[in-house]
Amino acid sequence: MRTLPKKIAVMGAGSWGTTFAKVLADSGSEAGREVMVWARREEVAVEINTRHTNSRYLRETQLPVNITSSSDPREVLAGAELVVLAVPAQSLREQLRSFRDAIEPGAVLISLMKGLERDTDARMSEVISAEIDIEPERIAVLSGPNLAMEIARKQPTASVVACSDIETAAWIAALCSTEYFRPYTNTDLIGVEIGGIAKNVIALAVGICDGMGMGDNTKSSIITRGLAETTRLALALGGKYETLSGLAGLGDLVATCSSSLSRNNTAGRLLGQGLYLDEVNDRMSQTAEGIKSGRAVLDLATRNNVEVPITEAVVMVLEGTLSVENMGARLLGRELKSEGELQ
Ligand SMILES: NC(=O)c1ccc[n+]([C@@H]2O[C@H](COP(=O)([O-])OP(=O)(O)OC[C@H]3O[C@@H](n4cnc5c(N)ncnc54)[C@H](O)[C@@H]3O)[C@@H](O)[C@H]2O)c1
Ligand SMILES: O=P(O)(O)OC[C@H](O)CO
Repeated sequence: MRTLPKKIAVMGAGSWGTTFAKVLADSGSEAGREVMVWARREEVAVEINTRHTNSRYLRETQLPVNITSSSDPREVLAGAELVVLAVPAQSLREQLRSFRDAIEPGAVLISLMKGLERDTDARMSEVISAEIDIEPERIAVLSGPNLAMEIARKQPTASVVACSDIETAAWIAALCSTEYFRPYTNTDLIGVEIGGIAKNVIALAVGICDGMGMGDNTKSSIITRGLAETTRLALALGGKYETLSGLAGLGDLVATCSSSLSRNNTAGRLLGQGLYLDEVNDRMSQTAEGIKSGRAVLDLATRNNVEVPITEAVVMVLEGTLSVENMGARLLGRELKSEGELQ
């Protein structure tokens, strides 16, 4: 069993990176733990170190004293036994190439990201194992109903740490357990990752319904059938049914689809109100992974002969081949089938 680390590196100073750094710092404050955050921009590192910031988000997060920051990845990674990856999914591969020489031998890497890489359709854990010389037991994933702002405000939240090695998952869970954050362990990396990726696309669909003024029946139908197609995809890839009915599946889907804090839900709402994708992207200051990952989810499902009609409709809207007005007719006009069919 690993001992508790003195230093943890968090690579990415966006909403979730800084908030999860706070969780780790709060969890390890009595043990004298140092949490160091890598910020891509030097001015963000300075804002974190001085706590002088115009960012409402960073002010609300109230970073504990044992968090520091640097824009130099070598400084951040030196001596860190746990490396937390919290950059946009499409940038992970490139970032790992700039980090890898500085990652300590034996360090455990955990992905906080909920995206699929475009063109390769790779999950983040697959990108990590392709880019870093690392055993599967040192790759983990964190996912669940984890809207960063709520956690920054210390509102009670549960989550899932997944790793093929249950002891490593338990080690990480112990490192991020606080009075407001409760991590469960799981060995089903595939199910946990697919739940987190697919729910962003389903949240776009629910947001579209919201933007078009649809009611709760419509949104509940999308959420439930969205879970059905996510479960089909996860099972086809080797994930477990129970994972998708847990926090990283149903839990995250419900949180993301029902919250105005969700960037994916917000982006969908803007599409439903009639904005073009370019206009939506211009309005989003943070990462809405579903916009970039939707096509990859659809391609992955198609290659595995899995039907994902809601994802397909969202991708068509994103790519401009289906209007939001015609989305409902397309989904409701499909051949009737039994609810219990998983394939
Ligand atoms: N915010 C949340 O509530 C939340 C919760 C759970 C999971 N996540 C996931 O965590 C990941 C990160 O999300 P976030 O909310 O922290 O995003 P964000 O947009 O707030 O921040 C992303 C960070 O990555 C940095 N970055 C590094 N390389 C980059 C590049 N090439 N292009 C753009 N930015 C780059 C940015 O500077 C920024 O600090 C996403 O996959 C998201 O789905 C977010
Ligand atoms: O803001 P979103 O849509 O990226 O969702 C944030 C988290 O993934 C919710 O669990």
